[in-house]
Amino acid sequence: MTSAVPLTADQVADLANTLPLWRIADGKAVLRDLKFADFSAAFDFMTEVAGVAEVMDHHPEWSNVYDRVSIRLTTHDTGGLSDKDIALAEAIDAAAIQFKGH
Ligand SMILES: C[C@H](O)[C@H](O)[C@H]1CNC2=NC(N)=NC(=O)C2=N1
Repeated sequence: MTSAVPLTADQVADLANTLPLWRIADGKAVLRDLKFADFSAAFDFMTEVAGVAEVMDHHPEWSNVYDRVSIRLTTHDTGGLSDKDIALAEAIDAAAIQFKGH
């Protein structure tokens, strides 16, 4: 398993450009809220992301209410943001397009 590499201060400062669809929480986590057509679309999205997370060995903190999914990404192993959070966020953005989340 490849270990997570913490983001540098410059990388954290540039997150608004790297991940424009995500909010930055205290420089320690990134957040995105998504809405789908219905519960089925939201759950299909989560199933897709769950598969990616397992392959990456990097997992979201998330919750689902009907057609909405709220996601928080951070790296517990390093106590902050890492390259794995960026990689997972980019995969989540692609899955959101696939399942028409916004
Ligand atoms: C042992 C295992 O690889 C680690 O606990 C992984 C699993 N998934 C993880 N997911 C997240 N979001 N952060 C981690 O630090 C992390 N660590």
